[in-house]
Formats: sequence, C-alpha cells, structure tokens
Amino acid sequence: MTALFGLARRNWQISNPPEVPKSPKPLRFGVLSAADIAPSALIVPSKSHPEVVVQVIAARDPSKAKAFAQKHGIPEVAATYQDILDNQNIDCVYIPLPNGLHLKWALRALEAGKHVLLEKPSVGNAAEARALFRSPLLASGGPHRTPPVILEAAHFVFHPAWAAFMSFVSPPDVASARATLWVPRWRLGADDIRYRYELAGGALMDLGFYTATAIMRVFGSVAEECIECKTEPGSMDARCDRWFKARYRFPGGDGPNSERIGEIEGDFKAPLDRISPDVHVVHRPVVVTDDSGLEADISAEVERAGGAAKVEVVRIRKVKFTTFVQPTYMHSIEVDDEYQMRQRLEGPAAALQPAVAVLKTWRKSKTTKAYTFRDMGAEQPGEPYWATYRYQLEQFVNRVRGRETRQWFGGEDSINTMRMIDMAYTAAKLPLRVSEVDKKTEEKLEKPEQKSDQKAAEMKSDKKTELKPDRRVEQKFDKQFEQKLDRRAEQRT
Ligand SMILES: NC(=O)C1=CN([C@@H]2O[C@H](COP(=O)(O)OP(=O)(O)OC[C@H]3O[C@@H](n4cnc5c(N)ncnc54)[C@H](OP(=O)(O)O)[C@@H]3O)[C@@H](O)[C@H]2O)C=CC1
Ligand SMILES: O=C1OC[C@@H](O)[C@H](O)[C@H]1O
Repeated sequence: MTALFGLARRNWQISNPPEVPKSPKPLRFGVLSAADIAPSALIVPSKSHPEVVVQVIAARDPSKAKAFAQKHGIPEVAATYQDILDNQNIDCVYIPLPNGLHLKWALRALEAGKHVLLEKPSVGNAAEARALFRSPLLASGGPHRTPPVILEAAHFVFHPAWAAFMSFVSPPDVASARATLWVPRWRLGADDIRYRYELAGGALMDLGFYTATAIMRVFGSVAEECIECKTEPGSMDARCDRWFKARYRFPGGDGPNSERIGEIEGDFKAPLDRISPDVHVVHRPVVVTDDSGLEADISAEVERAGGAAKVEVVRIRKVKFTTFVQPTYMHSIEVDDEYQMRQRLEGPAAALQPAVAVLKTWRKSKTTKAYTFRDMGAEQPGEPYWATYRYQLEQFVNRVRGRETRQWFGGEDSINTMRMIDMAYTAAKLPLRVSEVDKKTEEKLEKPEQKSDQKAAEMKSDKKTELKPDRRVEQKFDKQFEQKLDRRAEQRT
C-alpha cells in the first residue's frame, strides 16, 4: 500500500514538481518551436531548477506560440526562431524541431553564441554529426565570450537508474546485449514528423538513437559493423522505416565462435504486450576471486581434488534493465549471477571442448532500482520525481556554469550514435537521412558515409571509439555503488 502511494505520488510530481525561487542571474532559455516534447523535456523540469528560466518561445505560427506561452507561463513570444537567437538576453536555446532541422538551427545558435540543448537524434547522419560536434565554433565560441556548450538530449543516461544499471555491467566482458524500444500503435499520427524522410524521420533515427546509445555504453565502444538490419516501411514513404531490427558486431571478440553481438529493435506501431523498453546484457564467464566465501570454497575443492587440480570459480552475469528510457515512472534492474566452480582439464582430457569440468554451480540474484543518487549512496542532487530530463538539465547547467558534470553525453558520443544509425541504414539498403542546411553550411559538409569500405577505413583510423574520461569516472562510481549494494544484500541475509 505504502509502495503504491509512493508510486502515485512520484508519478504525479513528475509533471507537477514543487516550484523553486529563481537565483538572481538564472540562465534564460529560448525554445525553438511549440513542440509536443518541450513541456516534458524542458518547461516542467525548469520549474524545480533555481538557475533556469524559460524566457521566450517562437513558433512558425505566432498565434500558436502565444497560446503555448500562455499555457506554460512563458513570459515572451518571439516572432521567429531567428529572433530568439538574436536576443542578447537569451543564454541557451532548446531545439525540439524535426530531426532534419536540428543541424541548421544548432549551427545558427552556436554562431549566435548560445548554449544548445538539442533534441535527439542530433542530426541526419554521421558526417553531419562530425560537422556539428567538431565545429570550430565549439572551441572558440566564435566572436562571443565563452565557448558554447552543446548537448544532444540523451536524457536517459543522466538518470541514476542508468548509473545503477551500469554498475552491474563490465563493458569489456559483455558477450551480448539487446535493447528494445516500442511506441504503442495508437500514439503517432499517420503524418507524424517521424514518418517523413525529408525531415530525417525513421524508427532507426528515433528509437534507434536510444537503443544504439544503450548498447554502445554497454559494450564500451561503437560497433565495428552492422551485420544485418531488417526494416519495415511506414505508410508515408518507403525510405522511412516504421520497424527495425539490427545486429552489430562489437570489437573485442575472440573469433567467429565468441563474437560480441549487440541487437537493437524498435517499432512505431507496437502491440500492447510490447511497451516496456528493456536492455538485456549477458557477460562471458569471468573468473572471480573476490566474492566473500569463494576463496574458501576454491581451497576446499582443490584439497578434495588432491591439491593438483586447477580449480577456479567463474561468474556468468545477466543483467536486465526494464524501462530504461523513462525510469522515473517505474523501473527495475535484475541481476542474475550464475557461478560455476570449474576444474581445468589437463593431459589428454584437455583436448576436449570445453577443456573444463564443472564441479558445482549456484546462483545469486537481486533486483534493485535507483530513483535518486542517494539511493546509490552517492552525494548528488536529485529527487524521486526528477524525470530523466530534470537530471539532464542539472548537468547541462553545471557544464554551462563551468562546474563539474558527473554524467555527460559528449559530442563524440553523438557522432558515434549517428555512425551506428548510418551503419544500420546502409545494411538495410536504405538511404541515409540528410538535413536541410543553408548554402553556406552545405559547402562545409563532407559527403555522408554510404559505402561500408569507407566506414571500415574510417573506423580503423578513428581513435574516438574508446571511452571518454567522463565514462571512466562513471564506471569507477558505478563500481562503488555495486560494492555498496552487495554489502547491503549481505547484511540482509
Ligand atoms: N527527448 C525525448 O524524450 C523526445 C524527443 N523528441 C525529439 O524532439 C523533436 C520533436 O519531436 P515532437 O515534439 O514529437 O514533434 P512535434 O511535431 O510536436 O514538434 C516539432 C515542432 O517543429 C516545428 N517545425 C518546424 N518546421 C517544421 C516542419 N517543416 N514540419 C513540421 N514541424 C516543423 C513545429 O513547430 P512550430 O511550433 O514552430 O509550428 C513543431 O511544433 C524530434 O527531434 C524528436 O526526436 C520527441 C519526443 C520525445
Ligand atoms: O524520444 C522519444 O522517446 C520515445 C518515443 O516514445 C518517441 O517516439 C521518441 O521521439
């Protein structure tokens, strides 16, 4: 009963957070368009952030902008998107335009010296992502004071549940992973922006952004290759996928029998039984020595086997994160560890496959969740009703203010996600999406990668696949959380 009350209260507060007084010099945001997502992703989260004021909105139709401003308590309406960029009182812009317009408006915003919170997927393809996220404007800040910050709204990676989930994942040891995301069949209209190729629509762009990002974090790198991608078209344009299923090979496998395979699937018209976005991870067997009690068991087995045998304990870990995209509403992280005490065979027996005899198996399972960083025993602001977007806003503001950011989604992350999406479209024999850009920008853009040999060459020379420093911090932090949970579980038993 108490749990149900807590759930109902949290879910109500997500959309109705307590409002806080604003600091003397808050960051003033402008919103480019009256998009459906703007209230959840910025306007509501801003209410509980003392340093954020949503100051101005513009829409193509001024009466729509006015009505939107009235409904959401936005004090100013600008006549055009450009007027927001030209407004010297505005520090940051939020861009929730259709995908195909992200590049143009993000570049214009950076040129105007604004910090940019950009909706996902960042742009149309990886070449465009490189043009945006490696733009000289980000290094210099152009003619303006400080270099601007740009963040693609990968909101789910900012939530503590993601950090909690990752604390159970060891990227180099991941053997396989699968991420899925569904949109219920009634949600999108037939003419939704997601079905329009000219606006860089497609399920891989939209749902593939989340699922590809999730498996990249799980494997700790971008994939080497998309082995296969199946799609089904939407009814508006055959180039715009409504459903996809893609399989990738990740680096670090040991040959054909132990490849590291990641799979993603998404559907804009999912049936009712497919509504929860999940990530499933399976690790390869890893020798463990540090779980309490295991050492003693190993010594006893060795003794029983006459002292000569090579005995070791391996752990095969499976982790399932349910509702990884919107964990604030409800989520669960299930960890299932199978332990095997193995004896490595020697002499002629070693020629057998596998060259080990399993002496004993046992399991340890636990289910956990984290709505705040406090739930993980970490000192970081947050409340159970903070949506992923609110956690994201916290870090965005920290970065703009020059403070430490504990979670981040960097430009190279955005580029790598677009590479994953490009690889999948290429494998599906569908054209890459191309953004609408100004003539000036078009000249600077390289051609999108279409050919797989071009991609392979690039991957070999691209050193950007390894983890960024931010991720290493996150993993250290994750490890501490895992140890803490283990201690708590031990105390309970
Ligand atoms: N982070 C998240 O959880 C989510 C992110 N998104 C992302 O946000 C973006 C917007 O999605 P969503 O809010 O669902 O979309 P909407 O269709 O509701 O909003 C898009 C806005 O773009 C404006 N627009 C400008 N030019 C065009 C054009 N040529 N055709 C259509 N619209 C145009 C319209 O603005 P105007 O008001 O000026 O008429 C419209 O309000 C997408 O990139 C999507 O991937 C979407 C949902 C969830
Ligand atoms: O970003 C999004 O969130 C999940 C989906 O429901 C939606 O289509 C998408 O745009």
